[in-house]
Parts: sequence; C-alpha cells; structure tokens
Amino acid sequence: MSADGREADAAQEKKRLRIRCFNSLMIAGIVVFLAIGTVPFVSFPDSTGSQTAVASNKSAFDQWWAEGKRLIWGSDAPCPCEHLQNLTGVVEDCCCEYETVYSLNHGVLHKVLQELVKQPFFRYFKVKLWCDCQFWPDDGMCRLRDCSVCECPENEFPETHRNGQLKMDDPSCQEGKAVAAVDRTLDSRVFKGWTDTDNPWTADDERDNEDITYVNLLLNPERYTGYIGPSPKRVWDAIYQQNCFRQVDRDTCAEARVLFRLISGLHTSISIHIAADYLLDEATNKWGANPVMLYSRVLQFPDRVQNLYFTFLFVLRAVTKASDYLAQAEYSTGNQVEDKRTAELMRELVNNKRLRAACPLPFDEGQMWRGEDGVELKQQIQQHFKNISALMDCIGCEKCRLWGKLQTLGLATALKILFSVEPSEPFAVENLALQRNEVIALINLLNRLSESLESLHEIAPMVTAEHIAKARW
Ligand SMILES: Cc1cc2nc3c(=O)[nH]c(=O)nc-3n(C[C@H](O)[C@H](O)[C@H](O)COP(=O)(O)OP(=O)(O)OC[C@H]3O[C@@H](n4cnc5c(N)ncnc54)[C@H](O)[C@@H]3O)c2cc1C
Repeated sequence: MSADGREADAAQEKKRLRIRCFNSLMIAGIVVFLAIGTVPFVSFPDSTGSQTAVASNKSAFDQWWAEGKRLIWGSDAPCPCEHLQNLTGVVEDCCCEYETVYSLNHGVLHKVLQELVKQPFFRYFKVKLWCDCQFWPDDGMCRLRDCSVCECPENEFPETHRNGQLKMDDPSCQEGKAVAAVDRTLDSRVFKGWTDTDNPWTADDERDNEDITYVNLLLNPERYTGYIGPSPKRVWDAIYQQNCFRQVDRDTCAEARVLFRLISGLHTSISIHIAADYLLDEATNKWGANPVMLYSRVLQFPDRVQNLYFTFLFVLRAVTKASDYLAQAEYSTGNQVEDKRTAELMRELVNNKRLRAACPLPFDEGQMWRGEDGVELKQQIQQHFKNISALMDCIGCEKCRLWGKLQTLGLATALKILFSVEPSEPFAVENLALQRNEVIALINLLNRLSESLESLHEIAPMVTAEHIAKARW
C-alpha cells in the first residue's frame, strides 16, 4: 500500500475511534440523565432528626417542598423558584453571568469566607460607636436609643466601659430592645502590627484612635434588631435623596449608576439579613426566617436583587485586584495555628482557580472616570460617599450602626483599591496601603454579601401565595 493510502487508512481509523468515543459518551450521558430523572433526590435525616432532601430537579424540589420537608437545593445552578427566575444573563454593568456568580459563591467562596471571618484576625473590628450625627443633631434620637454613648455623663461609667470592655446589657439604653445592643466582650491578644492610613472615601479619619472601641463581630451578628419607624427611614432617605441619583436609568452616567447600585445592593443585603434572622416570637425568643418580609422588601423588586449581585461582584473585584497584597499581608494575632490558617484561607480566596477561570474580571473599573469631566466626577462621587459614611453616625441603633459603619468602610476600601490610581496609570500593588481595619471591613463585607446570596436562594423557595398575600406592597 502506498504512503498516501496508509495515511488515509489511519485517518479513517481515527475518525471511527472518535465516533465510537462520542457514542459511548452520549450513552453514558443519557444513562446519567435518566438516573437523575428517575431518582429525584437523595434523602437523609439531618442533625435534628427531621428528613432533609437534596433535590436534583425542579419537580422533585417542588414536590418535596409541598410536603413540608427541609430541602437543600443540591446543585451549583441557582435555585429554580419563580421569584428568582429573572436572574439570567450577564449582571448589568459587570462581566459575569448570574448563574456563574451563584455557582462560584455557593460552590467555593461562601465556605472559605465563612471560615475566614471566624478567625481572630477578622473577628475584631475597631469602630467609633458614638452617635454623633452632623446632619440632624437635635432630633434626640441618640438620647433615646443609646444612653451609654450620648446621654449619660461620662463619670457615671467605669473606666472599663469607656474603653469598650464592658458588656452593654441594659435594655433601657436600647429602646427597650436588648438585641440592638453591641456586646463588647473581646480578646485582647489580637491587636498587633499594620500601619495607620486614612481612607479618602470615608468621613472618619481612620488614624484617629480617640473614642474607639473594639467589637467582637461574632458576638454581634447582623440581624433583626427592632430598629424600625421614622429614624431608619430618615437615614435611608438621606442616603438616597441627598447622595445618590435616585432616578437611575440608561441615561444616568455610569459612575453615578455604580454608586446608586452599590448602596441599593448593600440595602438589599441588610434587608435579607433582617429577614433571614428575624425574631419570630419575642416571648419564646424564637429566631428564624421571615419569608413575608423577604418578599415585601426584596423579592418583589427584581432590581434590588440585581443590585445585590452587582455589589457582590464589585467588592469581589476589589479583593481579586488586591490579591497580591492580601496574600502577602501579615495576619498575626499571637495564635500561630489560627494565624497560619487565616493566611491559608486568604490565599485560597484570592488565588482561587475556579474564580479566576469562570469570572476573571468581576467588574471592569477601567471604564470609570474616562469622560472629559472624569476627575471632577470622581471628586463629586467621593464627596457623596463621604456623606453616606457620615450618615452612619445618625443610625439610632448601636448594632445597626456597627454593621453600617463596617460595611461602608468595606465599600470605601473597595473604592480605594479600585480607584487609587488613574485609569491611564498601571496599578502597582506596592503603592497600595491598607489599614488592618480596612481589610477586616472588606472581607467581612464580602462575607455579608455572600451570605445574603445564600440566604436569598434558600428562603425564596419558601415564599408561598399566602406569604405574598400578607406582604406589604
Ligand atoms: C445603614 C443601616 C443599617 C441597618 N441595619 C439594621 C440591622 O442590622 N438590623 C435591623 O433590624 N435594622 C437595621 N436597619 C433598619 C432597616 O434597614 C430598615 O430601615 C427597617 O427595618 C425598616 O424597614 P422598611 O421596610 O421600613 O424599609 P427600609 O429598609 O427602611 O427602606 C426605606 C425605603 O428605601 C427604599 N428601598 C428599600 N430597599 C431598597 C433597595 N435595596 N434599593 C433601593 N431602595 C430601597 C424603599 O423605598 C423603602 O421604602 C438599618 C438601617 C440603616 C440605615
């Protein structure tokens, strides 16, 4: 046989092999598909003894749910419930798809973040909790809600309390609601190192250590506190009306839209945490999910959910942009085992291969401030954001103020990382100087947003027609 003939034979053989291989894969795929279809879920008893199911398709999910059993959506794909069905395609103003964001968070990031924020380095946050509202100083709100800070003469308090060492447990100082008070218990071994820098996006000077207190975040979860009525409304209204561009549409410039979406996404996240960890029965101190509230405040407004995804991607981009800095930083608190684990987890987060492959550029900051008036616009938006951070001092509930301040500092840190150099200049990690507290705020914020995405997809399927009927429109 000629050389040409042998080559033709070899090519034929290769083709036959490819077809056989393809057919085998197809058959295997069909078998797996049929198996999944006919075995709708794997069920097992959970730690409380009740049955839990992992559903693998929508009808199994619906059937199991209708039977009132606990359920985990056992796939990396977003939950198929009707309230979240519009979450498809690319997140507007970003570079990744909703499905990808959900699966990355659910499958990779959430777990790492949850462990990271429990490490000593990330659980202590330095904060000025004094409510010192510069916008409406005379409304008396602080005296009502936080006597430890605003009303009582200093000499009435022991030194330890002034230093933030004493547990605040007088409910009368918190509008009658003990759940709104911040628990100040802390472990003093953990404060070492890191230089002091100011953040140009916040009103506070982060280098000023007067009146600061350290708070153990694990003792003060962000959840329902009973802070409702005119006071929070006034703060939110001021944030949106004075500082954001409420009418966000396609004509609004990209930079203004970004600021609005960041705030709205944060607001959505706060609302989800309140609905996910709600005081269902004060008499028995029963806490749990409140689907009616989730529907009223979040699910019936798809743009609020979309803004949450946007804010998550924005902060994630800042974390990945500062990855070299964060991977090399010193997470020293005096406990070698925990500190080593903190550094490992941080590297796992910032160098995550799946994240880099699936969503390499969560947000493209290079598109910002490019117009003729870019510099002016940046100064303007920076001033707006400073005002927003100053408004946190007007929050009349200590625990809400704590998380409000932490999360605005987290956003300010993301803004600082993304916009510390002009778009025309290359980003150099050597020029980035972050304060320890900024990193703590940034990572805790990312974790809050990540948890919100999880809670959203967990509670949304619980929402029934009856819940919707009870919801506020
Ligand atoms: C910074 C901050 C932190 C807080 N933290 C807590 C907390 O930890 N625990 C707690 O129990 N309470 C907290 N609160 C109070 C809480 O956010 C609500 O204000 C309160 O529960 C009353 O809710 P509401 O239903 O009246 O509407 P609000 O949530 O107060 O909303 C006010 C108005 O803003 C608009 N709006 C609502 N959501 C969005 C959104 N995502 N995007 C755009 N616009 C929106 C709507 O027009 C709405 O009527 C906090 C308040 C602030 C300002």
